[in-house]
Amino acid sequence: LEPLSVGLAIGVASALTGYLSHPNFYCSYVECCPSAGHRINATALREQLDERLFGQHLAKEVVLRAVTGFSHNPSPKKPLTLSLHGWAGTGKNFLSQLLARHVHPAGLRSKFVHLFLATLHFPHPQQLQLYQEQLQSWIRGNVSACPYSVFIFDEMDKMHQGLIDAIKPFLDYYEQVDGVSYRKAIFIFLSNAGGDLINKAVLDFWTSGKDREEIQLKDLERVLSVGVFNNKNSGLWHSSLIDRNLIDYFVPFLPLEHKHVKMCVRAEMKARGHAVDEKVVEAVADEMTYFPKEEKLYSDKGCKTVQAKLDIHEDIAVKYTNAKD
Ligand SMILES: Nc1ncnc2c1ncn2[C@@H]1O[C@H](COP(=O)(O)OP(=O)(O)OP(=O)(O)O)[C@@H](O)[C@H]1O
Repeated sequence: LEPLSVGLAIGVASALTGYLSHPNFYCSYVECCPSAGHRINATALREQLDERLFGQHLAKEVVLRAVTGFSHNPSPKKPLTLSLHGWAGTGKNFLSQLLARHVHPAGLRSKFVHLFLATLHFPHPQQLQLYQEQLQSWIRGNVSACPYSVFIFDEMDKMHQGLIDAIKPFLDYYEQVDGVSYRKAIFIFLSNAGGDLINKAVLDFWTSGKDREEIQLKDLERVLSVGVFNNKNSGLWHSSLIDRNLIDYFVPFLPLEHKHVKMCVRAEMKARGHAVDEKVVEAVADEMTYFPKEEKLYSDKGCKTVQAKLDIHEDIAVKYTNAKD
C-alpha cells in the first residue's frame, strides 16, 4: 500500500468515527440525556397547556412558574418537587406527562422518565425494606446516568410512609449524596388527597356567585394546609417531606364542569383524526355523572371515562352507517 493511501484511509476512518460519534448524529438514533445547561422551553409548554389542559388555570400558572424558575436557574439547590392534588380524572397524570415530554420528547416511553404506581409497584407492606432498597438504587442509578431524570409517583396517598422517607434524601438540599447530585432532577407526586376540600372550595366560590377563574392559589393553599398537611388521614401529613419543606409547589386541580368534559371529548375526537360531531360531544358529556346531587356541576370522574364512552358512541355510529349501506 502507498503511504499516501494509508494516510487517506486513516483520515477518512477517523473523520467517519468522529461524525458517527458526534452527539447530533448519535442522538438522532439513540435517546440521549439532555446536555448540561438544558432548559425547558417554557413558552412551548405554555402553548401546549393553553391548548390542551382544560379548566385548570391554577395548575397551569403554578407549573409554569415552577418550571421557569427551576429551568433558568443554572445551579438549583435541590431537585424540583411538585405535589399535584385533586379529584380523579382532572388532569394530574396528563399534565405530568406533558411536562415530562418537554424534558424528554419520548415522554413516558423515555428511559429517563419513570412512573411509579403505589399499588402496582409497592403492593406488599411486608416487603417495605426490599422496596426501599430497590427504589433508592433505581433513583441513584438513573440520576447518575442522566441528571435530568423525571420521576412521577402516582397514588402518593397510598404510598407507605417508609417509602416516602426513603426518597427524602434525594429531595433535600444536599450538593451530592454518595457522589451523585440530584439537583437537576424533577420529582412529581400525584394524589387525590385534598381533592374533596378543593371541590368544596370551588363549589363555595360558585355558590357565592364568583367566577371559577377568580379562585387564587392562596384561597386553596389555606384549605389544603388545614385539610391535607395537618390531617392525620390525608396520607401526606406524617411525611418528612412536608416537615422539611421538601415540596416546592403544591398544585391544585379543580373539579371539571360539563363544558370542560365537552372540551375533552372534542380533543379526543381530533386526536383520533375524526371530525368533531357536536351531537356526539353533547351525548358523551351528558352520560357522565355530576355532583353535588342537586346542582350537578362537576364531573365525578373528570374526563377519565371520556375515551371509553366515545368508543361506544363511535362504535354505534359505525354499525348504524354499515346497516344503512
Ligand atoms: N383538565 C384536563 N384537560 C384536558 N384533558 C384532561 C383533563 N383532565 C383529564 N383529561 C383527560 O382525561 C384523561 C385522564 O386524566 P388523568 O389521568 O390526567 O387524571 P388524573 O387526575 O391523573 O386522575 P387520577 O387521580 O384518577 O389518577 C387524560 O389522559 C386526558 O385525556
